[in-house]
Amino acid sequence: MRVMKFGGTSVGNAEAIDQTARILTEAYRSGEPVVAVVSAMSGVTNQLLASAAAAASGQGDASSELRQFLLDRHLAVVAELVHDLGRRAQVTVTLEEIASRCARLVESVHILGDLSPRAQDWIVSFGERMSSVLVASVLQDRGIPAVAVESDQVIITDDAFGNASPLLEQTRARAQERLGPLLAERKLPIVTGYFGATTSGSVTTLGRGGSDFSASILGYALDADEVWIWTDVDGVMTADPRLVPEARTLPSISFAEATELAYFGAKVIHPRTMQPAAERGIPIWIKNTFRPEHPGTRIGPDTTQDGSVVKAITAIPGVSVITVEGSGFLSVADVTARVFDTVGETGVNVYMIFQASSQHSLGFVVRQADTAKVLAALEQEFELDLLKGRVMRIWEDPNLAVVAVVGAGMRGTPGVAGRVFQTLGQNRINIVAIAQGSSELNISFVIAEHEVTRAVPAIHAAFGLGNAREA
Ligand SMILES: Nc1ncnc2c1ncn2[C@@H]1O[C@H](COP(=O)(O)OP(=O)(O)O)[C@@H](O)[C@H]1O
Ligand SMILES: N[C@@H](CC(=O)OP(=O)(O)O)C(=O)O
Repeated sequence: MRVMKFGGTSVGNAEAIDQTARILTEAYRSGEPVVAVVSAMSGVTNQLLASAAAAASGQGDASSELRQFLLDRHLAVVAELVHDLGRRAQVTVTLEEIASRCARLVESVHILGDLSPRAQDWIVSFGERMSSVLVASVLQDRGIPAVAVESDQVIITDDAFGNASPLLEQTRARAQERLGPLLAERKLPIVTGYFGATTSGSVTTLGRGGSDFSASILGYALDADEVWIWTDVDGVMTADPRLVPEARTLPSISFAEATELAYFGAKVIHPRTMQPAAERGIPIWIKNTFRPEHPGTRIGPDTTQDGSVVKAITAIPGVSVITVEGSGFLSVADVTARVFDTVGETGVNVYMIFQASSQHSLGFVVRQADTAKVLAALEQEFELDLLKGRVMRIWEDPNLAVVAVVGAGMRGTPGVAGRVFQTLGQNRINIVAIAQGSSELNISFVIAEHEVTRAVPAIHAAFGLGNAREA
């Protein structure tokens, strides 16, 4: 059996949903069991988050506007793609009910003036709840027995709201119990991506872009032969095509390379997607919804041995370096342990770490959106040390980007770092910091955010990644 995930752009409007429905119809008619996973229509998750935040901050009750926004987006597709009048009336009522439930939650947040991580996860899950009903209805209109399934009934997670982890064995039992009978009856389940629920039933999300992860969790749970991620590019490319137009599609990469690329900013796949699939050796294919004839990229246990040292260049814009500078009265080891314990407790992701031990200073990279939280926690932890001058300063350098050069072939190949830094030098791009002990799969460094548009294409060209090796 196959799990097929369709991202926000693949369900973003009537034209995209028509294409998604064609792909699913063909897959269903092939006779092989298929489970679909859908993301929210593009832009919907962002709107849900913005409305929830606005409601909590007391900027008026935007719940009825949100309800209207959700209905406008989804009913526009119903009008174009659901032709049977009875079905159209029925799906309209269902979508209205879901949008009203969401609006009531946002209204409660407004009344409380508080948005807990738990409430936020519940609210953002409504984008996928609506898109799965919509896609199922379009398929039913084409004679396919599709059934919308809400993933809080299927994927069981811990309670790390906003970035939950699946409890794989419990999910396996639940998925087989819920989805097995549907597949046995030759139904096509359209499962909501992005969220699950704790054992006690609280809705949890798997992190932004987490529908890819949902697909791989279900692949694991259902012993899928393959997981297909349908998106708006031909596959994993040598760089983000928005930054490097001559980027080419990689025919195959390893689970480890894909994880590294995703972790360092290749938005095409969520970094945690590879873990459940790799555990069972299930290949993941990245395919273009709008060009299904292109073979795409295969992510599997092995990589293509095409002799290339560097596979791809990625970037994470919008990061800051936070530096903690000690005076020498505290041992470096002590400061390091306290810094990372404190940051660890905030739950914020640290992308890179560097240390200049002679100056007793320690730097690390976090997303700019997380810096206020991290700085507040550090200032509290080091309050006394700052007062007594044992820690001299804690500060933030904003508007930076992490760039990573990734490829399994650089393991043991000398001169890769030299070529990267020489290229930056030739282009007069200043390097703010270099990661200590980069993994054997990547070399990562920090530059000014505005230099990304020059740095990534320059390194891409220096390694000849745009050459005609197109799959
Ligand atoms: N190395 C890369 N290869 C392919 N796409 C990339 C890469 N890096 C970034 N991207 C971006 O990822 C986008 C697809 O991810 P996303 O927008 O999350 O899709 P979806 O809505 O299908 O989940 C592409 O449009 C592309 O701009
Ligand atoms: N809708 C969620 C989950 C997701 O995976 O979306 P997409 O497949 O469009 O990246 C998000 O925006 O984060």
